[in-house]
Amino acid sequence: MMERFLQQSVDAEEKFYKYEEQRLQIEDKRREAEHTREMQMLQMLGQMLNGLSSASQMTAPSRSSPSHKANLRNYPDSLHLNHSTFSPPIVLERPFSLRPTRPAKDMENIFQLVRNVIPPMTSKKHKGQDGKIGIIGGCKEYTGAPYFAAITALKVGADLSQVFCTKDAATVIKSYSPELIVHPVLDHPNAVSEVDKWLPRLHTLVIGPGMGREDAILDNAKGIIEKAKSKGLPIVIDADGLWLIAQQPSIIQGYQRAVLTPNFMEFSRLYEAMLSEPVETSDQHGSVLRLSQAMGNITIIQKGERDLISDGDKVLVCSHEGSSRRCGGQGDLLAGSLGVLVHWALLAGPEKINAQNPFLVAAFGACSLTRQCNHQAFQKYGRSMTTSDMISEVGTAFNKLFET
Ligand SMILES: NC(=O)C1=CN([C@@H]2O[C@H](COP(=O)(O)OP(=O)(O)OC[C@H]3O[C@@H](n4cnc5c(N)ncnc54)[C@H](OP(=O)(O)O)[C@@H]3O)[C@@H](O)[C@H]2O)[C@@H](O)CC1
Ligand SMILES: Nc1ncnc2c1ncn2[C@@H]1O[C@H](COP(=O)(O)OP(=O)(O)OP(=O)(O)O)[C@@H](O)[C@H]1O
Repeated sequence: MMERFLQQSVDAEEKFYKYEEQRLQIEDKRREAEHTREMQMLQMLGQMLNGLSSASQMTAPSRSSPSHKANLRNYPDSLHLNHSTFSPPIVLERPFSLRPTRPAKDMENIFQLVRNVIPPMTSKKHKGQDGKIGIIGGCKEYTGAPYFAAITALKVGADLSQVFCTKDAATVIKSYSPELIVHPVLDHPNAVSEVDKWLPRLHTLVIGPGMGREDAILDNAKGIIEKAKSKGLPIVIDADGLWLIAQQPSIIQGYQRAVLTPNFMEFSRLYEAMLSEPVETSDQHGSVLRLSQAMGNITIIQKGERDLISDGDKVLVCSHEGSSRRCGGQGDLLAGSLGVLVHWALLAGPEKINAQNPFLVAAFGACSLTRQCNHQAFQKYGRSMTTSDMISEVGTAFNKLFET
């Protein structure tokens, strides 16, 4: 009797997944057709505008070329951001140039793009579809940072969050939360292959929170980045991951599926390593733009009083209201939320984000969310606010910004 029941359950489950696969194939085809239609319209629009204006820089988008179709991880076109072949439609670029002089409307435009990439919640989905995020970090000294990043990823809406840390840190991190999957492998002699086994099951890697700066661990992180790059995995690099990049920029230079999230100190280190001169503090926009270009158009978020985001082409400014409270761990919250939003922005495809750079859209979403959490928590706790208080606000902050 029990066996029959179990068999029936297995059959039902198989049927469900078969049905789900067919449904997803149909949905893929529909999106593909929609995308092609939109690209044709954009091309027509570009031609019309070219006819109307003598401005030679108004080029029609070239993103529908077949080379963009072959992608590494079954994301839509937006994954392949080779700036040498990608000429974004300047007509659509304006709403992205967030400068202090044109705030409100532009802000709304980019918020709308973030809203567009949020995946719908339906009963047809299975665990994992809304995001599986890996955090590389956590050592004896720093167990809070990887926890903050990993739990934020879950609270933003990822289904699974896995931490790859040193042996010392693992039990401590597990004891903070039963929601996290924790692998004590980062100081293992075979750390790179231990993590590599999991990479095909992850959507984004966040590298650095609480990782520490021991040579052996940094070597392992380097090996993990190489593996992730070879699989086309999106990578967010923060904290000690940025220390590593400042020593050896070539590890990530030119990999446009990465986002770097430096604070002021980390930015200065990277800038000096890449441009061999101190940061020009009177020209922050120019500095972030130049660093991104020097890194091969990788998206960079320079965190601070205003978060500056650049892919070497554009500079976005996120000055959403936060607070003057600067407790440690806010950057970890940003990195965890960014891990999820990057995956969603890539998954959504170019039509949902007006063919703009998905990494910019994700970065703007994560910065706004971090600042909104800060603002809400500060309203409640004032000076005693901590990053844990901000994490408790993720759900309501997310709804307020993106789902109302
Ligand atoms: N609970 C945990 O487990 C947490 C663990 N964390 C983990 O700690 C690790 C090291 O990260 P980190 O940020 O302390 O290192 P780094 O960037 O070298 O800064 C060193 C010094 O630079 C300065 N400084 C910093 N920002 C500045 C600014 N905006 N403007 C100006 N100066 C600035 C400041 O110097 P000070 O003012 O103290 O002289 C600061 O002390 C890393 O793994 C991280 O993930 C954190 O995530 C927090 C929560
Ligand atoms: N001066 C500031 N005014 C307002 N908000 C700020 C300021 N500095 C930082 N923030 C906010 O805090 C976020 C994290 O930036 P921060 O410089 O604290 O990162 P971090 O040092 O890497 O953090 P962590 O403590 O996690 O290592 C920024 O994205 C921004 O939202």
